[in-house]
Amino acid sequence: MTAPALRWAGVAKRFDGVVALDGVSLDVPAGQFVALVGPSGSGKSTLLRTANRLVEPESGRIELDGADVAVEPAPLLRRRIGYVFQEIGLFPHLSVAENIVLPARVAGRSAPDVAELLALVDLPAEVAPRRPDALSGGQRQRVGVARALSTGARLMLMDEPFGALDPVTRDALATAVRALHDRLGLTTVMVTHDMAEALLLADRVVVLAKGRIVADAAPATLLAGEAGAEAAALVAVPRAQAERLAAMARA
Ligand SMILES: Nc1ncnc2c1ncn2[C@@H]1O[C@H](COP(=O)(O)OP(=O)(O)OP(=O)(O)O)[C@@H](O)[C@H]1O
Repeated sequence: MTAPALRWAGVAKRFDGVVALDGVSLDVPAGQFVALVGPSGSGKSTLLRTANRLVEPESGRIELDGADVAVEPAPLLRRRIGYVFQEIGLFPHLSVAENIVLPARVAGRSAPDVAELLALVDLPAEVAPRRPDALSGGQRQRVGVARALSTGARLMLMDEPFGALDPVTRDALATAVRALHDRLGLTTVMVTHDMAEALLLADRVVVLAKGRIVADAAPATLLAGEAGAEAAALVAVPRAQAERLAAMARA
């Protein structure tokens, strides 16, 4: 059996005595798209950030492709892990192209093909010389995804990547990210507050509460109400909204 792409084993973390992660164990097989959901403060971002060592756990172990992530220098590790987050962190004084090649340049590697990366995220080559502030929010997020892919990373960590976007742009970009995941054979772990998005995009939805995993199931299982009370409560919201909209359409 091959090692899971990503494994958290008994990972715990406190901040000033506040428990953020309370012994989380989770195996993510290569190729899977996992959504991490749960209430605010449940530990989603902290869990994600222990994988690329933006947060160091106080106990437990995280493995990438079977190797402990704590062994390798963090900058080397991060070249193998794409990271996309809401604020995106593009450098405003650099062009789109310069932003995209930056991780490879910092790593001392040959520059990636910017046109090819832009095409992957459905952006026209014309945006390459522009500064980020000359793009829409959705376009900037696409540049963030292109940058995350620029070092050839096979693992994508996404923290509310579509959080700041309008619903139409959000839906389009989410669909594009899922298609990219499938096309490139990536492994993706995405934090989202949006249960409907999690159910529609992911192969598997992991629900956190108070630093623990309280549900871990396929979307259909969650929708069937077979993944426990916490998960059922989260699913109830998009379900009720869908039912109200359907009722309005019938009226
Ligand atoms: N750098 C930090 N310093 C102090 N406390 C932190 C820090 N990062 C997270 N925490 C605390 O750890 C807990 C988990 O936070 P985390 O950001 O992982 O939750 P989350 O589920 O991602 O929340 P949200 O959905 O609001 O983003 C919270 O109580 C939070 O206040």
